[in-house]
Amino acid sequence: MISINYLRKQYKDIVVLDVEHLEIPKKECFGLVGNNGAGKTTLFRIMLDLVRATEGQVLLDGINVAKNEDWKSRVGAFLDEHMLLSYLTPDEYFETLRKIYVLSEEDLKLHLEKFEELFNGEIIGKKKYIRDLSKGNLKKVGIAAAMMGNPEVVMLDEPFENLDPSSQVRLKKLILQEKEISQVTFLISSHDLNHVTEICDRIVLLEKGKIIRDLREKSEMVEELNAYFGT
Ligand SMILES: Nc1ncnc2c1ncn2[C@@H]1O[C@H](COP(=O)(O)OP(=O)(O)OP(=O)(O)O)[C@@H](O)[C@H]1O
Repeated sequence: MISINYLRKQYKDIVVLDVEHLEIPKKECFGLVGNNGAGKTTLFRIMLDLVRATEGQVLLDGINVAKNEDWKSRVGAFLDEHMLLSYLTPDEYFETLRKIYVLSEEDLKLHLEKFEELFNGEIIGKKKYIRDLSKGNLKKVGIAAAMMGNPEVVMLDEPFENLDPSSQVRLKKLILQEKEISQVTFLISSHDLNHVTEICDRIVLLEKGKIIRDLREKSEMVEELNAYFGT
């Protein structure tokens, strides 16, 4: 379970995140939505200890992520391309991660097989550097990397952005499958209201850093979000 308590992030005198309390139980598919600048990425970055909060804490099963490293092997994330090693090919990158996560070659093969449909013959064995991949293919590499090593929690920032329509459908299927089989807790930020309401059990809406809705019913999610965004 992830617990967030009195979390505040301030840049100079501007408060960009102000979350009093948020609990994300295990196995939940948690969606995070909000307009540009609402604080979604900031929240994910603080949860991954990439940015330090001004006040408050994020606990993963009681572990304060800013004070202890033990959570790191249990969390996978892809926020942006800076998280990749762009001078490697995808094959080299996955092989590097395989060694870091101490997986067998067979484990890696099985993992990548799950992504075969999503990769659509464009990623593996192509000898193209990650830095030369299209934005969509780069995202696919990042998502596959985030799910490596059997993480309990996977955080994805805008996973559907830049994916072609068939890839978006394939990714949704993959997330739902993974959620069922591996019981992963997914945290997904997205501007795509249709996708996020379809796959998430719960959606939190951020406005100027504050949680203004916490939606759990599908019909309520669709209605409230369409009303809020005017879609
Ligand atoms: N290093 C920084 N210095 C100053 N302000 C920052 C910094 N990083 C983020 N911010 C501000 O924090 C606010 C929240 O940004 P964040 O990227 O978390 O929003 P977001 O909800 O992810 O937006 P988007 O949908 O556009 O990706 C924005 O106003 C942004 O300008």
